[in-house]
Amino acid sequence: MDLWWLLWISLLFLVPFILMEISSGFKFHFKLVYYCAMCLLLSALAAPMCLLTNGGRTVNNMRIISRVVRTLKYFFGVRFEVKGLENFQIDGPCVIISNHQSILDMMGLMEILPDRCVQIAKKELMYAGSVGLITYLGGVIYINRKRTSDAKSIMAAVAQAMISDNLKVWIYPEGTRNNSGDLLPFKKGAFHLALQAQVPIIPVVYSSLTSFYNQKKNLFTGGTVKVEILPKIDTSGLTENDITDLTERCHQTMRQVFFRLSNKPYESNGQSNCAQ
Ligand SMILES: CCCCCCCC/C=C\CCCCCCCC(=O)SCCNC(=O)CCNC(=O)[C@H](O)C(C)(C)COP(=O)(O)OP(=O)(O)OC[C@H]1O[C@@H](n2cnc3c(N)ncnc32)[C@H](O)[C@@H]1OP(=O)(O)O
Ligand SMILES: CCCCCCCCCCCCCC(=O)OC[C@@H](O)COP(=O)(O)O
Repeated sequence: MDLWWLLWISLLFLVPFILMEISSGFKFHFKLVYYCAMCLLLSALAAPMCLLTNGGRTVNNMRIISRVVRTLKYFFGVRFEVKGLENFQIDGPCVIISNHQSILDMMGLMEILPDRCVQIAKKELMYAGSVGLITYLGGVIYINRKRTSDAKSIMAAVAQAMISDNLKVWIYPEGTRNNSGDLLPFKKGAFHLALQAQVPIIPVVYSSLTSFYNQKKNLFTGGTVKVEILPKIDTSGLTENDITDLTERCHQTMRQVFFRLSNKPYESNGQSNCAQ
């Protein structure tokens, strides 16, 4: 009787691995679920550490979170080649903007996250189980993308908090994940925030993940991501009238670096890419 049980249980464990061999789609989704499960698990482990160490919601928890998230790359065979870290060596607050390709970006974010840096996230993230809890404890700022007026007032409050609490704020100006192999037009919130707080902008560019992560091709293997932190862009003296130009300038610069890092020929697509 025991032998039969043993056989059935081992067969049960073997099934996913057999399916992964015969179906690339199954393998892709299995690995994605594994990534999400790891995020949920690591969040559940990190939450008590944050509470015991810092007592509650504070940017100081980002030190613990980033240390934990940095271990994720080893489970997924992802390596980061970072250039320009010296550009993060600025005292005081700033707005950091970067391209956003997938939920895997959390590894790239935490790989280089500077001290006292929080992120702007869609409010739905608050409800992602233990990940929602850990983002709350880390001081993440939630916005409702569908209500611009609410988002604007939250960002205005963030501008004050950046100065009073010496915070850096990391924003994904594309406003959504984009694994297309190009950059989406930029939303303007990050640039308004930088002007309102009168702080510099630091663009960060991650190379395309499509060489090892591509939903359309059911591709999810390990790979190298090139990361470049660009020199800061001063906003002192700029006004609201300069927002569109500033947005477009950042978009163009980051797009050129994105194509270079991704070893793709850069074709300026002519029409203005800045947020409509
Ligand atoms: C321990 C292990 C754990 C493992 C798990 C990992 C845990 C890790 C822990 C922690 C890290 C967590 C990290 C999470 C990351 C999540 C990322 C996301 O969720 S990305 C999606 C949300 N982010 C955005 O959407 C930002 C970009 N969007 C903006 O900035 C937009 O501008 C926004 C939302 C503020 C408004 O969006 P609009 O769709 O209305 O677009 P527009 O064209 O930009 O604005 C419309 C008009 O409003 C003006 N406007 C925009 N923002 C303004 C502002 N702040 N003040 C004044 N005017 C503003 C603009 O100038 C424009 O007006 P005119 O067309 O120029 O006349
Ligand atoms: C209880 C449900 C648990 C759900 C599984 C949680 C998986 C956590 C994955 C790590 C956090 C990823 C943060 C992130 O990258 O969110 C996506 C947003 O940037 C943009 O969203 P969208 O592209 O506009 O949908």
